[in-house]
Amino acid sequence: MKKILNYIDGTYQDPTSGEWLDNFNPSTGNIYSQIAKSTPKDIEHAYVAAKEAFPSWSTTPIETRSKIMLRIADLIEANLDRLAAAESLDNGKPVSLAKAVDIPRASANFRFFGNAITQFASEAHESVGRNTMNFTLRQPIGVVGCISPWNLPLYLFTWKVAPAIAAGNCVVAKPSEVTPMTAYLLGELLSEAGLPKGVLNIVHGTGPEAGQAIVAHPNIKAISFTGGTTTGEHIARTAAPMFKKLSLELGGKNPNLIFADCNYEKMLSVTVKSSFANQGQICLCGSRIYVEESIAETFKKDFVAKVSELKVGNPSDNDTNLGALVSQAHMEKVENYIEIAKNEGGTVLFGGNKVSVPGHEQGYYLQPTVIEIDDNKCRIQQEEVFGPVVTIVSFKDETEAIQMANDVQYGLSATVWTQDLNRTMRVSKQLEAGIVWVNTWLNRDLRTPFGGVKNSGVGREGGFEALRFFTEPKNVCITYTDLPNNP
Ligand SMILES: NC(=O)C1=CN([C@@H]2O[C@H](COP(=O)(O)OP(=O)(O)OC[C@H]3O[C@@H](n4cnc5c(N)ncnc54)[C@H](O)[C@@H]3O)[C@@H](O)[C@H]2O)C=CC1
Ligand SMILES: O=C(O)/C=C/C=C(\O)C(=O)O
Repeated sequence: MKKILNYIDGTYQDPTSGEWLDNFNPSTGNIYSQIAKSTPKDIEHAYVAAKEAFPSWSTTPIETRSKIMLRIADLIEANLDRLAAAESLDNGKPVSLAKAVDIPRASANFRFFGNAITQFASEAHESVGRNTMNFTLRQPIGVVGCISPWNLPLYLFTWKVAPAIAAGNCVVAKPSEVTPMTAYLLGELLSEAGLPKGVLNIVHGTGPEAGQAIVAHPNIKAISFTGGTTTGEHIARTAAPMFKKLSLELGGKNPNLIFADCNYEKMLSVTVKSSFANQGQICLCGSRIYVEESIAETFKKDFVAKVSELKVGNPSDNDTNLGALVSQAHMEKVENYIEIAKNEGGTVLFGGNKVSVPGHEQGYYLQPTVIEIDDNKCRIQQEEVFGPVVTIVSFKDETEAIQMANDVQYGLSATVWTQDLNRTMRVSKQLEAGIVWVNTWLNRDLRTPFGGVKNSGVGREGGFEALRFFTEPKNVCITYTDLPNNP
């Protein structure tokens, strides 16, 4: 059976424990590969490789770093079909989605930060009248840790490691043990692109063992993490006493506010996507729909009609809209939330059941599920489900819509549908979210700050924000003396 090895110091290696984890294919429920079960010993090996690579990599000219990163981007593109098939097999998502979104974005992440680093600049402050000049160095931190989740495996893994290495750091990175395959395959491409050994080390294993060893390592000075809020809290507790830099991109319970004056047809088709893309397993999915009373009945009917057209099926079929959920445990969690919602008085307008896909009967398939609810305080409105489940609540006016949208512990993203510019401004300013999309969703420009407020995390990724995170500012203050006769 295929083995997923660690990539340390530029070579593939077995875990020192000699132990392996099973890797499941979510579309069939079968075990199809074995994952290195790394321990703190492997993390230490990766750390040492990174530490040794750091003096050379951090002083490698920016143009050279950039060229290598652009080569990695090209190689990901050249391997699009192979990587997309691997991502789909590992995660359960449709191959078509991996081909259109996940793998192109992984390539774009390297290309973007390979270019961005050539434009990154620091500041100078002249203390006028005091013969003093300050300039700020932006120095790489050293060895940093990147930990990524299973929902957008290569997409989010590269979103972290690309800015880290662009800025001159060396990295110990761990992809999710649920979806390690494409990060494993990336190792080959890093070597082929000429990335010096030790610059990016990819270690596999469980969160509590391998992930925890990265976070707890006293000399790994910054951690960039994307995943669940509970894990984020735990990471913050471990890292705080060591004063590590932390970027935490955590869960969301994102509102989708639909006003009666919106472009209805566009709103309808984008809302189907924002509810169910990637089986609803994107932290940015609009899992809480709030619709203005005057159009609520029409919206419910039209939305359910569109959702009922979505095909749940074999991820390899071109016409599949929703593939399998990532794991049996996750599917059970989502099913449990559907039951909770029913017990809380929710009405299932569509879905709610497992789907048996012919030839893949043991796979983890669920119908896209639409639930109408009127209590904004109940669990289905407050907790992150992270699956193909969306709720609908109606509102009477703008004030009530904003109040309900903000009445959760999360604050990642929000979507607003309206053609009124004044309302756009009022609502965007009041929403408690790191990202507001107006008349669009998941419309990404990689230069923009990306992250959340409240329990959705701390820090921002993207653009120069990410390069600032992965560097330490050091101010150098110089005074000079005037010649005696100068004024
Ligand atoms: N992007 C997001 O917002 C994501 C949210 N989630 C949410 O989190 C819930 C739980 O999913 P999980 O797979 O358990 O996510 P998780 O947060 O446990 O896993 C994310 C990553 O963190 C690692 N990890 C886990 N424990 C760790 C620790 N103590 N120290 C360091 N690293 C650790 C994992 O190995 C994985 O690489 C999901 O049901 C969903 O609600 C999950 C994945 C992504
Ligand atoms: O950077 C993006 O475009 C999307 C990021 C999505 C997540 O972080 C997530 O789903 O966890």
